[in-house]
Amino acid sequence: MARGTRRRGARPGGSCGRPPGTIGPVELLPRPRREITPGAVHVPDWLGPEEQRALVEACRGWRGYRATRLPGGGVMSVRTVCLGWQWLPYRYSRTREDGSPVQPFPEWLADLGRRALAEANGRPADDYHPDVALVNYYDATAKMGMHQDKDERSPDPVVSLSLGDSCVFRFGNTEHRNRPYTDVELQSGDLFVFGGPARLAFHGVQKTLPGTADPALGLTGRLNLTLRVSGLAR
Ligand SMILES: O=C(O)CCC(=O)C(=O)O
Ligand SMILES: [Fe+2]
Repeated sequence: MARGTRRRGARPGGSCGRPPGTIGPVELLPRPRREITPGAVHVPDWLGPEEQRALVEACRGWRGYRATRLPGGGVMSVRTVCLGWQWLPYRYSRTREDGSPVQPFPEWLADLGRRALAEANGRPADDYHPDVALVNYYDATAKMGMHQDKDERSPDPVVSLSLGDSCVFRFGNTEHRNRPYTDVELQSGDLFVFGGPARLAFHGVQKTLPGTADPALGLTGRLNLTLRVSGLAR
């Protein structure tokens, strides 16, 4: 069976008490690539199992996942590590909150970002040079409120890669946090790109779907990487 035609963890044929050999309608639902709004593209199953595993390993290697404190006194429920530049709400800094240096943004990740953007846009993306990544870890209860990614000074697209548990990703409009929006299930290996007229759209993670990750990935919870172009000079 081709990748993406059934849910992670679902057995081909005969789960949920159905007779062997029958496949439930949920497992058969195809997940086609889809433009959610102009400039926002969801590409299901873009990363295969091996690439997902390698990216999870890379995420394990980065040190210092922390819950970000917001100026209003709140603390985010996701734990984040930044590469290239440190995102401090609401700006980018060369150093982390404790003054320590930010881990470098690796060239292989920029290459992956160019490949991702080329896939989403259907044309080469050689002029895309992401220099920031926010790597977010979601445990079973973490979520992220509706927000815009607007601390970058470049209009270049955001490339988002998801690993592990699925989530309900809400993608909205550029005006406000409310409707119209579309809820998209992001699964492990999915690519989501937002650029052009969708670059400043509000978006957020309503919830994760604990236990939906393929156990073979060896990840409890969800990781999301967003690659961005800071527009800042080093
Ligand atoms: O986890 C996600 O899918 C989205 C993350 C996000 O919006 C962000 O880091 O700004
Ligand atoms: Fe965001």
